[in-house]
Amino acid sequence: MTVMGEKGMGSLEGVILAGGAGRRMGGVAKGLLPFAGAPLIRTISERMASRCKTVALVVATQRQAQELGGLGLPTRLDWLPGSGPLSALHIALLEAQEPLVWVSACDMPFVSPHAADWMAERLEASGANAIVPRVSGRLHPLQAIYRPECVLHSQSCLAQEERRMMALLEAVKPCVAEEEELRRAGIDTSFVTNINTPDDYARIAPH
Ligand SMILES: Nc1nc2c(ncn2[C@@H]2O[C@H](COP(=O)(O)OP(=O)(O)OP(=O)(O)O)[C@@H](O)[C@H]2O)c(=O)[nH]1
Repeated sequence: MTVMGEKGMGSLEGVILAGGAGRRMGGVAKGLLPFAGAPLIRTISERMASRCKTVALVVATQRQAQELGGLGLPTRLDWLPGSGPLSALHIALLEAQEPLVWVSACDMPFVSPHAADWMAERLEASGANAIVPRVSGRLHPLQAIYRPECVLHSQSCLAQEERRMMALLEAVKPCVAEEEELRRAGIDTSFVTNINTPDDYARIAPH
């Protein structure tokens, strides 16, 4: 099997969206929550780095850039500051250096290189411009892979003041990685699990 995202092949670039306000978590920077002995973003970035030439953060404000600066990752600012994940994805696509951009939210501790390999290969075979997993009936556009060409659609959504990730998906028409086929490929679908609330954190974080 050709592993499209294998380090060295230079096809995958990792991007972690980390500019959310984390209101449901009480306004803390979710990416800095301790998880398995390290800040969540470090856990995520290390997993992504096993497949990506670079892993960068996208944040909404200079203050967040400073707050997360200690992690030592290259950091970009949103296209339209604080306009949600679509504007963050837009700048990542606009500045992409590699043919595939692997996007993760900063609150997804089980991000999976195995899932990324599989989705990258499936995306290459499909001819689509993006691949998005669907687990428990829900699409997960913040744990997905996009071609930089999707920037035309993110640009057009933002120009129309459309900020929903689902609007982007409607325009991009991604290939969908269905739960069943992910499982058949031996992939643990917890890679789409995210942490929104203190209850989620208490349930998911290892004790
Ligand atoms: N760069 C950037 N990232 C964002 C923005 N809004 C949300 N995100 C990121 O997108 C992912 C999903 O965000 P949500 O959990 O839906 O929103 P949140 O603001 O983090 O949390 P809530 O305020 O509780 O909704 C997280 O990784 C966020 O950090 C934004 O405006 N800019």
